[in-house]
Amino acid sequence: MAHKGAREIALDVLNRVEQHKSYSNLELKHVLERGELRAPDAGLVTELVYGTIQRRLTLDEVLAHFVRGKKLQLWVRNLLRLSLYQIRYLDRIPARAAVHEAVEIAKRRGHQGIASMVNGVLRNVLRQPDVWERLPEGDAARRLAVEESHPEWLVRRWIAAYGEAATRAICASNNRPPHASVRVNTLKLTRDELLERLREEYPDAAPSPLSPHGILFPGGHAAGTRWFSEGYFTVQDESSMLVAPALAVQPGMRVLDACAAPGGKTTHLAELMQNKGEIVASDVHPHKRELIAENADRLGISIITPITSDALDLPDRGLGAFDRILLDAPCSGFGVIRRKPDLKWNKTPDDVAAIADLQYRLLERVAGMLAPGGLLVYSTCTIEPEENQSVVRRFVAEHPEFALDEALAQDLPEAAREKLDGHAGYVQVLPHHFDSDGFFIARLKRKR
Ligand SMILES: C[S@@+](CC[C@H](N)C(=O)[O-])C[C@H]1O[C@@H](n2cnc3c(N)ncnc32)[C@H](O)[C@@H]1O
Repeated sequence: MAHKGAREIALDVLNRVEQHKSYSNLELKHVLERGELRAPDAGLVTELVYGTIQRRLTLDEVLAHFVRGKKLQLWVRNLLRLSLYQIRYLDRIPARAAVHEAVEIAKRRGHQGIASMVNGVLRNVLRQPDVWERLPEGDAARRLAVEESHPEWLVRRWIAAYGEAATRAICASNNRPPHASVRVNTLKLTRDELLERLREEYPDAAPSPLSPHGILFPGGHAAGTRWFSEGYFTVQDESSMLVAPALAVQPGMRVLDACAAPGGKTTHLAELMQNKGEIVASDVHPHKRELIAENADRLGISIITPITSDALDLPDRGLGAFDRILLDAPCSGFGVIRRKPDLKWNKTPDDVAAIADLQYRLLERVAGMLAPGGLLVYSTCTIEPEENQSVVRRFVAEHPEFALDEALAQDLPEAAREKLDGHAGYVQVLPHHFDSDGFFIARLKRKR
């Protein structure tokens, strides 16, 4: 069998994601781990898969002009999407090359008729470049949805919550590639010391403007470096680095991390506690316990006890009271669309309502384990008010022994403090604020 090129492999991944409703990052990992691709091809496959999923609605809108009424097989539609993506968004690939490849793939997989149709559609698009600029019909939300390729229902919700300009900025930011960042392990060295070492090989490494523990790590596979193996850092998004400091931990405290795997924030807490005290790190999935343990080992942390439990059952496990509790809740993930573009297409308003309901129940259950005077941080990587502000506001309304803690501001870096809502008990970082993940962080205090 002929060796498959990057485009055909990308097409296989796109087809599988759609047929099996699977996650593109997992399907990609599968393909890349087979090790059949050279690094540049692996990069191209990744870009084609994420880009095509990212821009799906815009691509389909343009496609609709040229295939009016024709029923396309799934693989043919994906081949056309993939090719349009290259034509529109990848400057380094000449349009003619994209068309030629598509026609060859169509011949191999289908028959001459399909190849001619693919050729015709793509050449028509090339002949009418202004088709990309034609505004879709409809109101502002519909147009924004098509132009920035986001589901209309989501765009409508964001416009209601944040206004049109911010929504446009959120969507545009979601369409930009994420940048890599790492968090220094302060048990081993300072950020400046790590920066100095990294710059020997990565001269563009730079301090994060958002987190004092963060370093921007451009153009490299951070987890593949020797510094990672030696435990000098954790790969983590900059917004995510704001969560552990929001708990204002001290060495010697008892801390519960109720949804902990793979331990990104648990290990940050341990570093802030100077590896003194006790952290119970729980997650519902048994196989994830090992991930937390491995990360702790690699970083030289000894105070973390990983356990497996549904957070709803934690109060029944006789764990006692905690000085600090982190509930980094499962969520819709709409703050990390740039990393997982399928999320925006797969989730529905009902999913948001269901997860918000679970989040509230999780919060109610774990909050009961907080010692009087203690602090609880509720965080998510989403920007849906229903999963964020609504959850914590309802919680304090129904539990007068808890209050949103305005002193949170003191434990946020200056850049994040500027994004504090009128109410200082929580902060919603949006993806375009710092070109980092969208994150919500609320701090609750249990009255004495
Ligand atoms: C946002 S992730 C946590 C990320 C983690 N805090 C970190 O920084 O690395 C949410 C986690 O909650 C876990 N989870 C989902 N439902 C849960 C439940 N009912 N009880 C406990 N853990 C749950 C998932 O397995 C997932 O690992």
